[in-house]
Amino acid sequence: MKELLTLNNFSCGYKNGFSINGISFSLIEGTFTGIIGPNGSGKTTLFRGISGDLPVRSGSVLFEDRDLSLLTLREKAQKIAIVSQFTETTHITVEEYVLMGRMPYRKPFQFFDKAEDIDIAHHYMQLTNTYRLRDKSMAELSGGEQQMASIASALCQNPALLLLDEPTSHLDITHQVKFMNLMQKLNDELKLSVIMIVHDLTLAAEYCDYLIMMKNGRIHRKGSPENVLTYENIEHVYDTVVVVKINPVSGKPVVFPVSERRLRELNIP
Ligand SMILES: Nc1ncnc2c1ncn2[C@@H]1O[C@H](COP(=O)(O)OP(=O)(O)OP(=O)(O)O)[C@@H](O)[C@H]1O
Repeated sequence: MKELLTLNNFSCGYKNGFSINGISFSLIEGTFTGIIGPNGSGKTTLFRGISGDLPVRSGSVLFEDRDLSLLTLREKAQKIAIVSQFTETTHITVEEYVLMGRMPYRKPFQFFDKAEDIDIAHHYMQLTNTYRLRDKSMAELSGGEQQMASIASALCQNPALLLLDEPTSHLDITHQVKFMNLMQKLNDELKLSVIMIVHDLTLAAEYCDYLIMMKNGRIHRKGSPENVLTYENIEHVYDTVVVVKINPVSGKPVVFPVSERRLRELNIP
């Protein structure tokens, strides 16, 4: 099995501000990885470091054994697709927006979409249930629909690695599960590697093979959901009392919050 992405003692950050430091991990092709950690712990900063949006301060990011900073923009866009949190206000149609994902494959002076590009865009729109919205303006869609359209556009890049920044934040439980099942399907069938920032620890445990738990700009723990999502780790990183049980069907950890009132009633400090 091939190593897809390797970070060695990587650091990056903002001018005179927050930085992430000493980040090291290695992902095998086809891994479904979750990045977890409290607000402000550096998850998005890590994504911006991996994508090359923030310059490397020290260490390295290797993609298929090549220094990522040496790849051209076009090469990078054919390897890595990023879906960030956003509220799209552009007035282009969903179909036009999704087709923009084919840009890295356009030839110089190619002004029209090829039939092959349109077929690929329709395929991913159908998979993400956005085909029915194809003639609508992006600005008219709900937050969840926009998220699905941006995933369709990212998939059109035909990437080896998909970076998703809280993709389920606008989705209800049905759509969260549908979305995670779709990612799992793409991961199984296309061997698409996924790195996803997830706030819902139970969802992360259920779907991810590997978890990276951030605290104050550093990795606190990394490994399987069973090893990372212990109540000790969660309480330490999130400073919140939780109960962790095992899902009787999947065998994965499930994280339950406990209210302060209940803790007082039980005399738990
Ligand atoms: N453009 C920026 N310039 C300076 N500081 C920033 C910038 N963006 C984020 N930060 C700071 O970096 C820190 C880490 O932010 P980051 O977005 O990486 O956290 P996060 O773990 O993704 O948080 P959340 O779960 O709330 O999305 C925060 O303290 C934030 O204020």
